[in-house]
Amino acid sequence: MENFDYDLRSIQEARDLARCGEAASKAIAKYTDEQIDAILRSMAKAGEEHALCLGEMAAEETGFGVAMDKAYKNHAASTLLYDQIKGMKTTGILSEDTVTRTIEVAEPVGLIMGIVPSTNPTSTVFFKSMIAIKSGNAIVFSPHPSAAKCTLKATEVMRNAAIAAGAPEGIISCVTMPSMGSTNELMKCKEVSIIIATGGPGMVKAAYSAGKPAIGVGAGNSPAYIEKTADVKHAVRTIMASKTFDYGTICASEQSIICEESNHAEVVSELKSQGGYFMTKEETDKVCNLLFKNGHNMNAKFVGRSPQVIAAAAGIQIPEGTRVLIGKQEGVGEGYPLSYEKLTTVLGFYTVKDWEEACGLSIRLLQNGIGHTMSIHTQDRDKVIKFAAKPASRILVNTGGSQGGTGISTGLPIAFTLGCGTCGGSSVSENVSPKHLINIKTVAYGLKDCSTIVEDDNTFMWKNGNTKTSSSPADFVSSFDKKETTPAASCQSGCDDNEKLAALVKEIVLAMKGQ
Ligand SMILES: CC(=O)SCCNC(=O)CCNC(=O)[C@H](O)C(C)(C)COP(=O)(O)OP(=O)(O)OC[C@H]1O[C@@H](n2cnc3c(N)ncnc32)[C@H](O)[C@@H]1OP(=O)(O)O
Repeated sequence: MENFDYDLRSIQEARDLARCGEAASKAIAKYTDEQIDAILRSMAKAGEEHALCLGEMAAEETGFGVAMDKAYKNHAASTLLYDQIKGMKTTGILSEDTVTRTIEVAEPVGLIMGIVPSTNPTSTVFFKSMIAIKSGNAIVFSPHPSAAKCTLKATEVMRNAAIAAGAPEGIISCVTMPSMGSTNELMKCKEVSIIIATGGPGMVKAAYSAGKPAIGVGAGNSPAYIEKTADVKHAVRTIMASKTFDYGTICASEQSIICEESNHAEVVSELKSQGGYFMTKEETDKVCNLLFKNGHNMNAKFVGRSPQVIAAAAGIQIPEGTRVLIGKQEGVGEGYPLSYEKLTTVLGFYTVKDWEEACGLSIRLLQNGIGHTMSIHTQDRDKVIKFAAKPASRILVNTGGSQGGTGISTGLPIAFTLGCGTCGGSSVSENVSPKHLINIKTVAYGLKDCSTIVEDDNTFMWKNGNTKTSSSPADFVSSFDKKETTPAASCQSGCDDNEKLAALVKEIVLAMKGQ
């Protein structure tokens, strides 16, 4: 009875938040670029000020990761993200092409629902709030039950800063009583226009099944290939920095290393000198028994943990200063548990003869995290291009997966929701950014005069099914294509120069904003 009452109240709360969020989305859609920028600046500042305390809160509540690294993720999702998106055009006229005579006009999508994972419970709130506001939308969050407090606090930080800078009430909110009932209610309610789902596969699938547009992410299983021309020291340094960052909770982090016979000794020695511990077969088995449950599903108890915690639980001795546990693997799939995603400080390790074998192995490893991310360390551009054909949406070169995939160390958009393409079950293959949260309307002027087409013999025969004509449908289509708009016809469209065209579009934008 108590549970039933909780569920009912949580569903009611979700409905109320959706209603307020929808009203806020209508209000913010009328804001100018300057108003939006002032709100974003305020949010970025507040995010920076709370980065550390929220990082500490998230690490404590979930038991995942490293507080300082979570603080850095909060900094990336506020200050770094703001610097990257501030100049982006996301409202009003986006572009104008005087040759095709088309004009793209942005329209906010409305109210967004953000599903937040337990692995990045505060940075994801910063990230999604910032991109939602940048594109003129409102957002309502559904927190992961094991990270509800810190997600709620992160939402409050963003909301208070947004409202202080002039955003409408209800612009950023979060359910305070998480339940499957409230999450389902938000996913299905009419007020929500789109869902951005970051989290476990079950939740992402539920979002895609809600009957409305959704942007979801797939699981990762990123291999890092250290090719024979690579600078091994640098490659190992970036892999270690990535794998130890927040104890490996970022879904683009490396899950296995592939080296070649020719650089095997150097890679092993460099890994050892930088804190990698190579486990024996028995030690690897003991660790794998902890990392997975029901087959290859990650055991949340060992996600985002230090090697010391994992080793102690597995009953194995590791040298002082160990940063990552490494287990050699001979294959992929059944019987090779380290060939699956781990999201913790454990790596699989493979040695291959040459790059062709590395290609095949990368593809097999990526089947367990298809469409996500892989990395290659090499000085050979040709190999990079060959690996660009792998089934991964991000092919990172000479950089770590965590920092590279999220855009911290690469030119990719800074993001904590990484698309995996259709092969990974995602509707996007890019890093999610403000441009995914707008509808783009296209104003298109006529270029060809089709007004006389009914007089045309071909058309007449086409319409009347006259088989006596020698004209084929292809002839008809090509005769149609040849017709060009006369200057007079262009004038009739009410706009014969670019200035008039721009003025007309401005009118459309103002009309959309109700001004
Ligand atoms: C850029 C990036 O790094 S994004 C990273 C995103 N990637 C991930 O989060 C990796 C995928 N995540 C996972 O696989 C898992 O979340 C783990 C392994 C990290 C943690 O696993 P767990 O906490 O055991 O399971 P999981 O996250 O699936 O959910 C636990 C329960 O909470 C429920 N839950 C999760 N989110 C919500 C939500 N928003 N509302 C209500 N319930 C929820 C789940 O349905 C599940 O319920 P159940 O136990 O009744 O089935």
